[in-house]
Amino acid sequence: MTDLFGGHPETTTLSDSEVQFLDTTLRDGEQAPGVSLTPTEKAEIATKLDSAGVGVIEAGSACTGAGERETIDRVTSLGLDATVTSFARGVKRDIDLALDCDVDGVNLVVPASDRHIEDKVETTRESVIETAVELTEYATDHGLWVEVLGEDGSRADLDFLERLMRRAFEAGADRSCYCDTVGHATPDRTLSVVSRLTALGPTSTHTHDDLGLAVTNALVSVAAGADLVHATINGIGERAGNVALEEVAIALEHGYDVETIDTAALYDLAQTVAGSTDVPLAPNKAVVGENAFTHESGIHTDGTLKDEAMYEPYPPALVGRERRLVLGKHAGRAGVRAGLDEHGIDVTDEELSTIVDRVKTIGDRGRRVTDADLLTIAEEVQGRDRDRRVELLDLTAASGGPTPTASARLAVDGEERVASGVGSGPVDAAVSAVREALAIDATLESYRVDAITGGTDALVTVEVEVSHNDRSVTVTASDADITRASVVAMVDAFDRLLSATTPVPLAND
Ligand SMILES: CC(=O)SCCNC(=O)CCNC(=O)[C@H](O)C(C)(C)COP(=O)(O)OP(=O)(O)OC[C@H]1O[C@@H](n2cnc3c(N)ncnc32)[C@H](O)[C@@H]1OP(=O)(O)O
Ligand SMILES: CC(C)C(=O)C(=O)O
Repeated sequence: MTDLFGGHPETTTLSDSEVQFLDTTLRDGEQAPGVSLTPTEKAEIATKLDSAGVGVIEAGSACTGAGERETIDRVTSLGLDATVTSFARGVKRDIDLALDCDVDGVNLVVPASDRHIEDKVETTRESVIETAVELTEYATDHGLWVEVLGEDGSRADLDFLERLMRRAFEAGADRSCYCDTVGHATPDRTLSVVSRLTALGPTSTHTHDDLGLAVTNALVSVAAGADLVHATINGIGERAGNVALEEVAIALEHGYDVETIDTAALYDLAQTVAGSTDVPLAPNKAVVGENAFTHESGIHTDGTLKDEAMYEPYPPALVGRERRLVLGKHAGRAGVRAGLDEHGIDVTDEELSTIVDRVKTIGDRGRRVTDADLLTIAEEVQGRDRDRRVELLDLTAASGGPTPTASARLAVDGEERVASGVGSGPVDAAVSAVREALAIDATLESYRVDAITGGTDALVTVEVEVSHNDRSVTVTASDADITRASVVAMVDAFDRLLSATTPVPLAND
């Protein structure tokens, strides 16, 4: 790879950089509207960040309140290798509250632009410098690692910002941080500001994505000598978010051979954070989005089957993922044949052409083509009857009481089985009932719900992916009742996964 920034008078060679992350998912990430993490959720995320090799974890803002301090306490009591810090305003009490949580360090934030100094904190440049010096000395005297952040630094007067950080270093600060608080900086502005700061001492960079430039500005900062990148998992954070840790990590590793963390941990981290925050991942999100390693169009699928690297910048395993080939409107013969091969189905060239046409017809209706669709088409085209082994006869689910319960009546190889289950909701209870009736050692890999029409009577489509031994199938089912759609899809998936001869055990067999 060429080094984009190498040779520019204000840059170091990016590929020689040593870079670490400060993860702020638990602080700035949690500032995304509606997000609030419990102590257990913060502890789980922090533990995963630590084992992936993140150097500094900003666990929260101790000044926020008692609940937040409990979450920070949980993280500091984990005994992680990472340095665990708390955000603190330029206020002594904020540092005392952080000390109460037993953190290793503070991210001491003082206003840097005149807008923040005069109109928000209502003070003066000189007083900001005095406060930064006094509180840096106070925090270091209490044994804390101190990073001084100039909020809105990208809109600050550069001479003032430089003077502020020089005084902070003289007072004992461990590092300064360049803050593009409103994500407004261009890469050239970032380069000139960060270069001035790195000349003073160790410098971090904190970029936001309001202009879609967060990753670029983080990379430019590193090229200008910054060695600690503030980032959040999935890029969650204020407004358009912070720079996404996974994007910077992979850009550095793939583009410049700069290793930061164990990138294979990224997908699991992304799922954990999406699950705890309820901020879903866009399918086309770089690195961790569902489609990042999924290929549908025929030309891409054919190319990928010939050479896995044909349409991917790096192997999915590098970020803890697997490649998926799916079928739809844009499918071609190679992809359809590969899909059939996976289920051990041989077809003639002529049958394949008919199957491809039928796949495209489903795709034209705007639908994903599942494994169950493909298998049904192949059965019809080849004139084979499918002997169903499992059928849903009846389903009841109740969710009004304290424990949602359900019972399912199934026909298994012509014999009736009735089982009941409990769960966190009616769908969970109904799926437990089915699992009780068919104790197949299968894993629910994914579960998706789409409302097809608006309104409370909407028809919903449930798509499940279930795997058993080395096979997996995707199946969809639509119904106005989400519980019924879920169970029909699950039963169909189990039926597809059972070989003709395997006995179907009961859970208590
Ligand atoms: C860019 C960022 O991400 S900044 C971090 C944002 N994080 C947070 O806001 C954490 C959650 N915040 C909170 O829980 C509350 O805002 C608290 C507890 C911190 C403060 O609550 P309140 O005392 O009610 O103040 P309020 O939220 O209304 O206003 C913020 C105060 O902090 C002051 N402040 C803001 N930044 C700084 C700073 N860097 N240094 C010192 N004071 C600051 C403001 O001037 C204002 O003070 P004022 O009340 O004297 O005018
Ligand atoms: C407080 C600082 C680091 C911040 O979150 C920002 O500038 O966006």
